[in-house]
Amino acid sequence: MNWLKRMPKVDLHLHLDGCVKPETMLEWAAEQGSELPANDAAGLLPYMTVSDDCASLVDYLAKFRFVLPFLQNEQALERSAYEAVERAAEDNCIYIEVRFAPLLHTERGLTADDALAAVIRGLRRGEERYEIRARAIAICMRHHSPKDNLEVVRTASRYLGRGLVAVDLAGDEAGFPPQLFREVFELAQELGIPVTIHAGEAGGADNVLEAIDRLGAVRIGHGVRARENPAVLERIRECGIPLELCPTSNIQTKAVDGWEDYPIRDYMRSGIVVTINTDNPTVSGTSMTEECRRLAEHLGFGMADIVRLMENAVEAAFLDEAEKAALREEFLLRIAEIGVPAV
Ligand SMILES: O=c1[nH]cnc2c1ncn2[C@@H]1O[C@H](CO)[C@@H](O)[C@H]1O
Ligand SMILES: [Zn+2]
Repeated sequence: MNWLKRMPKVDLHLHLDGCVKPETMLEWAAEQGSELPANDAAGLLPYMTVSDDCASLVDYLAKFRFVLPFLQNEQALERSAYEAVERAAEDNCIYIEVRFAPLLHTERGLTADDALAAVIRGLRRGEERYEIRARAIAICMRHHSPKDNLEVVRTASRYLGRGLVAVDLAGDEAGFPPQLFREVFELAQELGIPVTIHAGEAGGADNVLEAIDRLGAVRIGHGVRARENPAVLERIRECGIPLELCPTSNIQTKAVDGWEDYPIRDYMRSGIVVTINTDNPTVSGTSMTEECRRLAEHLGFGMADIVRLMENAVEAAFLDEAEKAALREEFLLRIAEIGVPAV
């Protein structure tokens, strides 16, 4: 399965605070003189990664509380963005979109603008060092007020085309339905910022429909529960809206029952554009290679299937046409180098 590691990959759904390395946490704690529950990376990992008994999305989201106190200054944000790029490049990703919620990083005086600027600096530094492109997505959190989220969208608009490519909505989907965010994403649409929305993960198919019809989503994060309504699936197919599937994360949050139950094959067969992604490499204990390997192991995905998923991701990237053409060309070059045919 060495070809999986060498395959050029694209991760469109990757949370910054979900991929902090335990080694980095140890360094930050030492610098700040703060206590951690373990003194080495292996000991720390269980505090950062969900276990098999994770019961729900809310349970999964609780893991983020452990890292967020350390992501409250520009250096930490810049470094974690750089390391996200580094980690992806070492896994042979050629393009990533790194998402984070600026307002989760303003507990100690940073503004949303400072946070976004720091993350984009880190991504740029990673791009200079490695053969990879990296862009940012700003997240509005479901538990934040409309006023705060409008501010996130305004801040994002200042960085559109300057490192940022889209806005998103994340957090507790079951507790905060998408209807609450119409005004926020109306502004995003007015400002011309592409929108992706986490929907159909801890909520049903109606949330996916609302995300597309009212929030202006042109991509959907997860969407695994869209299958609960065939009419919604048909809508996704007809609009060509790519789904950012994150199989391991979806199994952990109990959005699906397990690999046997994972709808990716059905979606692909019915003509829906699907991509696979990591969501949170540290929290979910995964990587792009690992997601591909698990699809091969559990669902019999072969080389052509994986190439198709990556080609879908290249086409679904929030890049302008010239940048996308360059990415496409690079993808083809890289698969030719390792002797994998295009599909
Ligand atoms: O799969 C997910 N669904 C919903 N929210 C998520 C998911 N993964 C992470 N976050 C939320 O997004 C915030 C910013 O990155 C994280 O702190 C976490 O609360
Ligand atoms: Zn996510």
